[in-house]
Amino acid sequence: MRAILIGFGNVGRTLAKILSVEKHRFQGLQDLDIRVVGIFTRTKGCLIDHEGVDLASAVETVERYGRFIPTMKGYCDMEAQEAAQTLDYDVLLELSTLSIEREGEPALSHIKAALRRAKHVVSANKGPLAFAYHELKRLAEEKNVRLLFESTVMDGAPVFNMVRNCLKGCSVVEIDGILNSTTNYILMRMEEGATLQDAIKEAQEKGFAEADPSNDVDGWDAAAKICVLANVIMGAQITPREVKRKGIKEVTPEDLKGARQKNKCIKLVCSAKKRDQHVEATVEPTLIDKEHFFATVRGEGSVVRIKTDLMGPIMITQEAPDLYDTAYGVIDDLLTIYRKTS
Ligand SMILES: NC(=O)C1=CN([C@@H]2O[C@H](COP(=O)(O)OP(=O)(O)OC[C@H]3O[C@@H](n4cnc5c(N)ncnc54)[C@H](OP(=O)(O)O)[C@@H]3O)[C@@H](O)[C@H]2O)C=CC1
Ligand SMILES: N[C@@H](CC=O)C(=O)O
Repeated sequence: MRAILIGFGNVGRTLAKILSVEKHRFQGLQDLDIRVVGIFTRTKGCLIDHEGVDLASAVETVERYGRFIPTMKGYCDMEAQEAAQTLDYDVLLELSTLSIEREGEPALSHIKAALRRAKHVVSANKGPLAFAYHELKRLAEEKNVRLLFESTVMDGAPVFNMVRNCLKGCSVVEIDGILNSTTNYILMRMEEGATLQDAIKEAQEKGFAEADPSNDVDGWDAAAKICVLANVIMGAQITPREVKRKGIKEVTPEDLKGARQKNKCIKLVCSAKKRDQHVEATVEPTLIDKEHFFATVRGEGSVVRIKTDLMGPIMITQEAPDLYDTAYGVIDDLLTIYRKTS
């Protein structure tokens, strides 16, 4: 299977390491035969090699020089959009930056270009799914290709896979959870005495903050995730702009201390509920009892609770995820396509 990678940041490089130098460590990946024929970035250059880009060297070079260098095999200058429209490949991996202001663009156009050419798509980028899921789904169905995006919400934890494969007879009526690692981590570190700015810096160093961390702090990443969930598993038609959203900027150390004195804590909770014919979604800092399960989700952990008409509620939780979990979500989708499973 020939793949092109759009984006070679934290997620792209971790994926590349797993598929190259670290592959021998993972028994379940031994049959996965993926040839990456192109890697595209915004400012670090791009590599095209129809025989397969040397992934180990691509990672090492970016980590050493901060970009690809002209002496590398396949070094070139091509925009991701042109690559999606013209290169020979089987699956496009969309791993570029979340964009709210541009409503998922340019990643949305990369995905549309691939689907129109009947190429499979795997996206870790939630923007295009949050803003245009139904259009993309129709396009994928028309072209008889897969559009998969497990890592858009809770990295590799099986949220979409679980609903698709295990809740076939159920209608989802409500979802809630803690879906943004960065803000959950910041709130924990502020409780421990760190400043907002120091906690953001730590989240950036750990690799889970967005390229623009205000997308985390202001609740946009969480809003995008609740939209992807609501649109995909509840059949909603909402975008992040319609989510009633409040970030954590106004949460003070005093608020956190006051909550603790009442045996509570503050979490950025996302929810989506069916109301007659539509779905209402919110993201807001919420006071939670220490006995509530959500209060036990510490640091960069996440949780989602899914209520259905017939079965449930079901909770999926993720403890201390890292970039391997996100890369795993992409790999799981690749395996679904590669092995032609559901
Ligand atoms: N990090 C995480 O824990 C998780 C991330 N995600 C999502 O995965 C995606 C990638 O995240 P992450 O790797 O951390 O992000 P980074 O900011 O580390 O990397 C983003 C990459 O996308 C590239 N890029 C941006 N715009 C374009 C463009 N127009 N054309 C080509 N390349 C482009 C950047 O290039 P350049 O460096 O040149 O700017 C960079 O290589 C994001 O959408 C994020 O929301 C999902 C789950 C978890
Ligand atoms: N910035 C996001 C990364 C994953 O989507 C987060 O903090 O959860």
